[in-house]
Amino acid sequence: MILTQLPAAFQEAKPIIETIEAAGFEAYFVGGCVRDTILGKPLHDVDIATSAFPAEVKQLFKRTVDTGIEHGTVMILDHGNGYETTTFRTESGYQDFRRPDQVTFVRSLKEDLKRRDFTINALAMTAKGEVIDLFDGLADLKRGVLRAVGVAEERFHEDALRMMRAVRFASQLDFAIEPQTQQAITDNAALLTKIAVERTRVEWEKLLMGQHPDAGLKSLLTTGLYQYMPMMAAQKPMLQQLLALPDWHLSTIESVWTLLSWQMQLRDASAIRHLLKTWKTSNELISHVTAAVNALNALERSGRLTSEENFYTGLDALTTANQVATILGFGQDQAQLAQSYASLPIHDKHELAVNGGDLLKAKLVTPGPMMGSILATCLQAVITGKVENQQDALLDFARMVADSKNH
Ligand SMILES: Nc1ccn([C@@H]2O[C@H](COP(=O)(O)OP(=O)(O)OP(=O)(O)O)[C@@H](O)[C@H]2O)c(=O)n1
Ligand SMILES: [Mg+2]
Repeated sequence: MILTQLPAAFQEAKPIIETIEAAGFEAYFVGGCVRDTILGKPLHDVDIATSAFPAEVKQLFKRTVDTGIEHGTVMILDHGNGYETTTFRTESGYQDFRRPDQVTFVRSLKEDLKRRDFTINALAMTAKGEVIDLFDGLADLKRGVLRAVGVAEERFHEDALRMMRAVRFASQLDFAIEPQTQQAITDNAALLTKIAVERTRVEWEKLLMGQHPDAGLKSLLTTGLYQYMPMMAAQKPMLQQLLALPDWHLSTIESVWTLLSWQMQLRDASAIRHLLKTWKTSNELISHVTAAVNALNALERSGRLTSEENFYTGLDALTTANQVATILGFGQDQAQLAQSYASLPIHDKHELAVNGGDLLKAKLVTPGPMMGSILATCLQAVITGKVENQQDALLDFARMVADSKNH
């Protein structure tokens, strides 16, 4: 197979391969970029594999960065782009089911391709667009099949994360996992616990954001792999419920975790925090999801949000909540939701037209807890439209509040 219309990213990278070839070595595009091009999907990175050893690659280019030199990867910088270029290698050892004990650089493309995970990821392509297909990856791409290269169990022992990658690709590509590959996942699922949570998380998020999450979820359930994902062992009914939801699509990581929290019945801050801490997400994500789940609670309860709920949720988490609410069948019109948020008198407490200093100057309070309490009442009054966000009006209101608190 020769691909004639190569995407721009390949055109830009072509001179890199040609430079390596001119020095007497082999170099190819490899991995996901070849697979995605044949599928007509957009590319996110272009990876190059070469028979040149890292030191030889570095001699050929002016600007390189040692991004993973010990396993053969050098980044070549060219016209503002960076190309990860990895020397053909074989691996051995894998005592920890995560990474090889030893990497050996070799000069043979075939040796390099045969240690890769799936046939559709073991394709290589020359600078001219000729696809090199040593493991029948093209046929599998065409039929929509995920098949491990060689003996599936060996591939999963080399890196147990590949089992998660299989179910993730099933979701992204709507591919079926070939029976022997699926059996090997079923037999080795427990090895997933050897993998760093962060790596498993990335695959789980990609699965749920895929175009066919039902395909990925089905594979997770049939292989039992879900039992070895953090906090998922007892979640079979939850996963089945997800599967039963009519056609859904999640476009952000925030909505992934909001939907999961909701389906797992985790509705308060500490329960959500426990889930997300276990999965080692960022604190920012925890705040976002907590706000979005709060908004979902309100949407489910009353079909709308109060001004204060709008204010404290913020537009980003509101959007997340509404994406999830739509999947669950109680979504609102997004434009209307954004409009009611936009029409709030203020969007941040720092926009309040009085602050503590103003209250002191007007001799309404002395420093202390009373001041915070009065400011909070002012903020609430502005958000709910009771008082205009205007200093004089707020000082009058604050005086009234202070009086009532003093008596
Ligand atoms: N556990 C892994 C990870 C990667 N690879 C190989 O390295 C390539 C590049 O890996 P990566 O970029 O992580 O995955 P992609 O297949 O490119 O998928 P994505 O679209 O997510 O980048 C893969 O195609 C595959 O050949 C592998 O064999 N085993
Ligand atoms: Mg990739």
